[in-house]
Amino acid sequence: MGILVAIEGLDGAGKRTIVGRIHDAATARGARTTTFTFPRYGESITADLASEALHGEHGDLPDSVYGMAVMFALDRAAAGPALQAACGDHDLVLCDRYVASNAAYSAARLGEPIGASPVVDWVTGLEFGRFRLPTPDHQLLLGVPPEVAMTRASGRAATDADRPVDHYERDADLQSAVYRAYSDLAATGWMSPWSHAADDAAVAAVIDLLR
Ligand SMILES: Nc1ncnc2c1ncn2[C@@H]1O[C@H](COP(=O)(O)OP(=O)(O)OP(=O)(O)O)[C@@H](O)[C@H]1O
Ligand SMILES: Cc1cn([C@H]2C[C@H](O)[C@@H](COP(=O)(O)O)O2)c(=O)[nH]c1=O
Repeated sequence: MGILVAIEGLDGAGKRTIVGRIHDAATARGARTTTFTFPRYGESITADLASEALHGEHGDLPDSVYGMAVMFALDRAAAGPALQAACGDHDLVLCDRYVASNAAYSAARLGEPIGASPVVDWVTGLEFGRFRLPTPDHQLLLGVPPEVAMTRASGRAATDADRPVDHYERDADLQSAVYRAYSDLAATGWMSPWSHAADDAAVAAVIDLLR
């Protein structure tokens, strides 16, 4: 059975970039490695509806914290069997965003503190309980602060017409609150041990798990 490692962080933090580096480093060490990216845009109707909502469609759906979280959770639920299978025949399964994204963004949007957050308890029960998603063996919070992540996200939007900033990415207060929520999830070891690191240290934190 391989290990499931979730990579978490803000919009534009560089998760995709770091996941690629971890994937390459693990593969070079001979570890059978695969990556899932959530939301699964283009593969999952609920992921696409959530994205459209974050770009101004579907009426008041984006205003609903629980509604948005259900869309993201249903996307992961549909990938559950593939995730379980991947853990069976790989040494390392990487998730670029996983259930902690729903916990951090939902708690931040509602202003609920980690440790006493009804929405985090609800996400936990829905996704790990009802949907039986596998619990991560480790979670990495990519330690890139909001100011840096927002600059990267807007830089990417300026050069890639397919990636305009969305409702969450435009909101500096939300990004700061999400970073605090993630930091508290990591500090309290929510659902697994966590690392909180950036750049080479982030890659090393995951590769060290393979030793
Ligand atoms: N270490 C880095 N230094 C500078 N720029 C970076 C770094 N890592 C990534 N970037 C750039 O920042 C932007 C966002 O990176 P990336 O797409 O990997 O982030 P992400 O966290 O996956 O974003 P999102 O969650 O919004 O999809 C990209 O333009 C990328 O080239
Ligand atoms: C998977 C997931 C994502 N979100 C949030 C995080 C982002 O702001 C958007 C879209 O994700 P992307 O990585 O920028 O494409 O949705 C969330 O709140 N809950 C989730 O489970």
